[in-house]
Amino acid sequence: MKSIRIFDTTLRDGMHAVSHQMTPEQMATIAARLDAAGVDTIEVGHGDGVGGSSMQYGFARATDEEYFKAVAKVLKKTKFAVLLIPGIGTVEDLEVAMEYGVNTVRVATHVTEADTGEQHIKFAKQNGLETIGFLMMSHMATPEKVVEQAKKFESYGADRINITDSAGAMLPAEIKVRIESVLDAVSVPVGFHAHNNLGLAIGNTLAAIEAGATSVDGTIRGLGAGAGNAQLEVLTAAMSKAGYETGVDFYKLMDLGKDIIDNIMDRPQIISNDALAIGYAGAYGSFMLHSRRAAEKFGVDARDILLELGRRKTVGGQEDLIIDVAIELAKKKAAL
Ligand SMILES: CC[C@H](O)CC(=O)C(=O)O
Ligand SMILES: [Mn+2]
Repeated sequence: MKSIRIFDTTLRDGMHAVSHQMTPEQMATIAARLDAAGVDTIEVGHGDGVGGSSMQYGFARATDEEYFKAVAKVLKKTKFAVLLIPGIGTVEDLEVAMEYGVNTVRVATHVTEADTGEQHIKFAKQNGLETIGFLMMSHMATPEKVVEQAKKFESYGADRINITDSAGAMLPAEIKVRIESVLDAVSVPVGFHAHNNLGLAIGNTLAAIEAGATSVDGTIRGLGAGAGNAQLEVLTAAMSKAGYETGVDFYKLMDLGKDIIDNIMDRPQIISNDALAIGYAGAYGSFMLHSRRAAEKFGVDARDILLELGRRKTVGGQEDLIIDVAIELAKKKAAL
């Protein structure tokens, strides 16, 4: 049986879906149950990673340190990870995380900008952390470009490369070619992170595994940016049927969904019209709630904002453009 490593990102990507408002106590409860269910690694913190709590990305309910402290107390076997987007998070933020026992970092860059992660990867490696290069918005680059960027991560010392479908915009064949091409070119393992904007998160994740990915991400109830991530209890059940070993008790994941996650969700994690617009346009998953708010404020359709953001090939960190686009659309509407 092929063994696949599970990364749960409920306590990081899931934060986008609740406007980063989980409490440290909720995080501790969820982390303890993920640990008891046998999840290999959990990623914790603001949706935009360490240092993300800000006016631009949304203030979290608590500080990074408060979340790390709460989660560190309950973990027994599960590895403790953070996401670091260079420019949002810094090496200093990572040092703080390490004080609380964080032992894995995923350094996340736009798919064409792996070089912005060089110092962070080197720092993490020098300090004994497992270090993963996480290529966001992988649909925006050709397989050749993805390979070039993955090789850069590997040259800085990354232990693993993650292909990330941030916008939930890719079809299974697009995932497969990227993963196979990267695996042909690097000697480190490859993982995959899905979003469900086109309803393909589980299928795409299975396609990624078939293409050779040995780690996959998911969240309980699919809680995450846009239409959410691959729903972990569903994914692990499907993986079990497909003959993959995850080490996870998916009954325990289902119970966690029913007992805790259902009660903290702001809204059902469905493929809403706005989420579908993200997948269709290839816009950034975490732009959804920001676009909804801007649409309401300026009296325009959030889907139009998201389609325009996709057309402009906007990337994470350009949240301020959402307002610009909303104002432009409102002006055009007024001129009609
Ligand atoms: C804003 C960071 C983003 O949520 C990272 C991630 O999970 C993705 O690109 O899908
Ligand atoms: Mn994500």
